[in-house]
Amino acid sequence: MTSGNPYTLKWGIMATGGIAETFCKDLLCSPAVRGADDVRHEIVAVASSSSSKRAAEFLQKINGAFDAKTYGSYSELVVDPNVDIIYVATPHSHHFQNTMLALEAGKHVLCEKAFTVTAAQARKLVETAKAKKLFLMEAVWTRYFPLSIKVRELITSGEIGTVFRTIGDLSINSNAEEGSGLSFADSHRMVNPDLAGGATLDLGVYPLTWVFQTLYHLQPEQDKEAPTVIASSNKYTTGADENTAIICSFPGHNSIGIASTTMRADTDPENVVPAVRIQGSKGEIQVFAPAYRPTKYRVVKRNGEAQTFDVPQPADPARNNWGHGMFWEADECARCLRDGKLESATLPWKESIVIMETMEEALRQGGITYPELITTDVYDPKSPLNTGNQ
Ligand SMILES: NC(=O)C1=CN([C@@H]2O[C@H](COP(=O)(O)OP(=O)(O)OC[C@H]3O[C@@H](n4cnc5c(N)ncnc54)[C@H](OP(=O)(O)O)[C@@H]3O)[C@@H](O)[C@H]2O)C=CC1
Ligand SMILES: O=C1OC[C@@H](O)[C@H](O)[C@H]1O
Repeated sequence: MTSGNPYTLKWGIMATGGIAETFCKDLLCSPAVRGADDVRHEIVAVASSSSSKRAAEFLQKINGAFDAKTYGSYSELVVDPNVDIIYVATPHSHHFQNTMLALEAGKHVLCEKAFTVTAAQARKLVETAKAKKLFLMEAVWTRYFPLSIKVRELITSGEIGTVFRTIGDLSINSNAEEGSGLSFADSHRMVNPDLAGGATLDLGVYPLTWVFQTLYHLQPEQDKEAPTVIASSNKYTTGADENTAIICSFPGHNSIGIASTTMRADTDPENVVPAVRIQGSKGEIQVFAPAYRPTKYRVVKRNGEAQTFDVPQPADPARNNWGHGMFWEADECARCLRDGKLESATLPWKESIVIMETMEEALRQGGITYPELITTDVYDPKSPLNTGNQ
């Protein structure tokens, strides 16, 4: 918090789909509503790979500034001199090429999850950001919630003793009303291998986030230990994974993480069973669904004493009571840039890479493969993933 002028971060939005809309509406919420007076956000440009008309319609939909620029290509957006940072909101398949496009143009980047399709792509993005002295962050918004920060503090302060195990699930019952298929069209990004579809990359990254932020992130820097991974998947008819279970062992720390995801069942249709359990020698912390946007946790002591805590998301009355929780990660970007940091300490580059390595290994064991166009780690500014000509 500060009483001086807030630091203003000027955003360029790459893509106009569902999450871009949600994120932008959060950017436009007043920071005061969440008690932030040190940073603020402006959306100065929006690009759609389909047309500038679509970008203009998007700007209207989010009730953005009338003078924001609207572009019909991603390549125009990344050279806009007024833009500080690009928010990459395309499907996972596109993240590597689109983020490279922005970094090569000298822009800082916040890239949606899953960071990339392969670990090599993640490493290349990090190398590029480092070489060009640019800020880069994977948009795992959940990590920046006050609830996540509190859970990490409780672990660090020894509230539940030594943590031995974290179990997390993010599952969404997406069965079609009729037949044995899922409700997504085969072309939808959730199940389409050409768009890096599948449960692991889209949903599994969240239970893994809980495994990592409780078991890996809090390990002391000098003995950070990446997990050994055992995983199994079932394939959907498209070839993408419809469910996956991942066991992450940290033998040097005597801890184990279990992350699961399926598109065939809900984590808990009644939301009475926790989505995440962080278990220690003196008790456990339970986090309630959905694992990506939790607003309730419970601390249960070994003697059975328990307390539940509600952590509602702030909403902006001046923006139709909007507030989704993505503004916390945007604030992190602003603070890092203000303070001259290239990476966020809450989700350092190395950790994003280890998470990508974990998912890559899980997918390998599950026999899930993706096409060369989206797995290559050779940057091509003219890739159809950058030009929109696929
Ligand atoms: N953090 C979170 O809570 C969430 C994150 N996500 C992540 O955000 C990303 C986008 O998801 P979402 O917004 O739901 O997806 P959408 O399908 O709604 O939007 C994706 C956008 O990407 C652009 N795009 C470019 N090429 C393609 C292509 N070949 N096929 C489809 N879209 C293309 C399009 O915008 P245009 O035409 O303007 O270029 C499109 O609108 C994913 O990586 C996903 O994992 C998604 C949901 C929630
Ligand atoms: O990030 C996400 O969180 C919510 C899910 O419904 C969505 O599929 C996923 O992309």
